[in-house]
Amino acid sequence: MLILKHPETGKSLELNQFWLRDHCRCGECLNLDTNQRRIDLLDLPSDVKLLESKYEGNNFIVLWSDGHRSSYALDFIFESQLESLISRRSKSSTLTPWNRSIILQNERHLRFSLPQLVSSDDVVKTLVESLVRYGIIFIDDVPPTPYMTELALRRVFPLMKTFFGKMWTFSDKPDHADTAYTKLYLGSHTDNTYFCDAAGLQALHCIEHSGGSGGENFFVDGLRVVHELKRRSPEAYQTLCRVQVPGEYIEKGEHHRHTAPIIQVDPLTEELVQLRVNVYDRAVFDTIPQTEMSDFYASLRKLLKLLRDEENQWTLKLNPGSIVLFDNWRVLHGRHAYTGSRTMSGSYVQRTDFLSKARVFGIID
Ligand SMILES: C[N+](C)(C)CCCC[C@H](N)C(=O)O
Ligand SMILES: O=C(O)CCC(=O)C(=O)O
Repeated sequence: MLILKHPETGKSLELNQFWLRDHCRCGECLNLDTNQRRIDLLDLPSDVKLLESKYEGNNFIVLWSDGHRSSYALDFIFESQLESLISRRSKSSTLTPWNRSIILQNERHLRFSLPQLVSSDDVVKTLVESLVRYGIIFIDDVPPTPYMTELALRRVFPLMKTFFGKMWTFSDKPDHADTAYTKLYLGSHTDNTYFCDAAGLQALHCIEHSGGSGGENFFVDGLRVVHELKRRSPEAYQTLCRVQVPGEYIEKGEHHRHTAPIIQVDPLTEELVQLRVNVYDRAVFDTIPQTEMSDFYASLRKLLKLLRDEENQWTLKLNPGSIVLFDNWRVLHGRHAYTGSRTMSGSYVQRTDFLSKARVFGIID
């Protein structure tokens, strides 16, 4: 180990020498055009040692036993440690967990009009900021067609293709073996619990509803609900973080299944990463012994009760012209049963594309 002392802050740091050699940022070790490493680990001697070193301003200069010379920015070394990662990942300050009354007070931060979005990159950035903070935003003044819905969404994100299509348009026509394609009530859920990688975002645009009533949508902030569950029933929270629950989707030509816990948290910070709740798309539940079932069901019922709590549910009627775009790893959605003719258009966005955009804008780490 090597002890480094920051000449300005006086902070000291213990470093593994191989790690430091591996993190040389010079053009020979790192391809500065592609940001990729150039060196295969096995080509570095496993016992590589520092022969000489000195501080030069804010840099640390090293001569290595393999003959290589490195110059490191001290800030780079100090910021590349676990402690800094943990504090950067504690992104609580960029998130606002909400219930109905909180989101209603903040509704003005959630509305973006398509003409503004088209003419300003700053508006796109503000939209992504709100999406990160609240997990839900609206794009207004969109002509109610699938084509314009697609153009509006593609102004911000690339779209994700699934067996439902890239853009989808659905009504009560049974185009897929799914309750969404009926007029029935759908309780709060997240989509794609049966995919290895559930969609990161989901967009819905009601492009027509005539000759009937109902069909209101509701949204629940899973982040707030998970905090509440952890506070009220820590054991139930732990159970839902631990137990592997399989989700499944079967129709002609498709058979998707994925097994993971309902609540997934960052192992370093314990912050919520993904909520995966869909009581409809559960597969046969065979991942725990019968002796543990009663504890599991009691825990899941606690979560579902919080999700159904009126105070947590934000209900609204989506009207033609407004797209709702929400974080499918955080915010649950549902809809009331309806009558009449109702057509929804929308799309999914991959998680990685959502986060990439947020990073490019400097919103998240
Ligand atoms: C959104 N779209 C209408 C395409 C599909 C709806 C699928 C809902 C499904 N039960 C799931 O959880 O994924
Ligand atoms: O019909 C709706 O408004 C929403 C349907 C739904 O929950 C879904 O597509 O996952």
